Amino acid sequence: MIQLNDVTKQYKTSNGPLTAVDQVNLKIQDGEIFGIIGYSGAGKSTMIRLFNGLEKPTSGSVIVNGEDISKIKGAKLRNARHKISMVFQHFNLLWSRTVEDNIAFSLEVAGVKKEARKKKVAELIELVGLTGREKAYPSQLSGGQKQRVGIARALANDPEVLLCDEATSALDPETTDAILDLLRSVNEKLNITIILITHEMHVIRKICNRVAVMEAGKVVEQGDVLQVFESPKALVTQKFVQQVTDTAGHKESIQQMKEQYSKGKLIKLFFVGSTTEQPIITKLIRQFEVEVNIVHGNISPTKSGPYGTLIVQIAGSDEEVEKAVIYLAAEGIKSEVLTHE
Ligand SMILES: Nc1ncnc2c1ncn2[C@@H]1O[C@H](COP(=O)(O)OP(=O)(O)OP(=O)(O)O)[C@@H](O)[C@H]1O
Repeated sequence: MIQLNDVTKQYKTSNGPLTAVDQVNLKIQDGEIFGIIGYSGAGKSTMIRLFNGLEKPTSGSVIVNGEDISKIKGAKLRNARHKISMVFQHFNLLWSRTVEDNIAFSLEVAGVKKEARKKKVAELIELVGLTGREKAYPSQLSGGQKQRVGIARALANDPEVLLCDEATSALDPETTDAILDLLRSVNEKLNITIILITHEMHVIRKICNRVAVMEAGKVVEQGDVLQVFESPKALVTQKFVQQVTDTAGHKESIQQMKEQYSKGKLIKLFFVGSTTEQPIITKLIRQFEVEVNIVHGNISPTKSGPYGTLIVQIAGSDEEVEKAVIYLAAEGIKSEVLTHE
């Protein structure tokens, strides 16, 4: 387990002290995928450097597997660092070495014998899906393949924790998805804890169990991904959630829908977890004298169940429409009325 207790990190700057991480409390359980999201400058990179002991907190403690990483030294610190590995946004590969030699590098440094190295590298190449590319140089690889090398290299010394620093930010959306799938399978197969920092809610939605949202050095919100999606409290969290739920949420498209579907009520329904499996629209039509038109839908899976929004037009007499809206609330479906006659 990794625990941050009241951690503050200040940097000295020519304009005086700058607080990059501000009184943060976090607990990351073994085996989970924990996401830290925030805009540029929120303090994410500083957090990641606190986890692996590259930065020392100005106050508070960073406890990794029961040890205060900012207090231990020498062999103990090296040992603790060994268990925490890192994947970088820009891959940080050795350009003059082939795929297999990049992966073998940290094993060489650790003094692992040639035969054992070869075996380990072959296993890792298979795990990350690079079979056939062993002898290629980084310049001959696509971005996604480079990141696969980065992940294999990070796994070479059997770490317990993988820190991913914007690991997919340099990749296109399709490749991002493939790399996230790989991280998820690594987490499942090796039971490794993954902590990733990102500015993209899509990344959080796709693979994280829990998330912490950072703004100006503070963790302004944290919790299960589904719970945060369902009721984002901080304004910054609401903005992040909109990144993935509101493909139709731009003002213009809502305005367009309002004009196009001017009868009855235009309602946005939020589905979370098990509510997505209910035949709610069928029930509405059967029980009330209303017409329901699906205007826009966007349901996507998260690690703990589906999440999404559906925009529907409910038309009928005022009374029936009202009853339908009350029924939705009673069924636990959160809704937002976008327009009504
Ligand atoms: N070594 C340093 N010395 C002084 N200030 C720093 C240092 N490292 C980071 N900062 C400042 O601390 C704040 C948080 O930076 P940090 O890099 O942790 O944020 P971030 O969320 O990772 O943003 P980005 O994605 O842009 O790196 C910023 O105001 C940054 O300028």
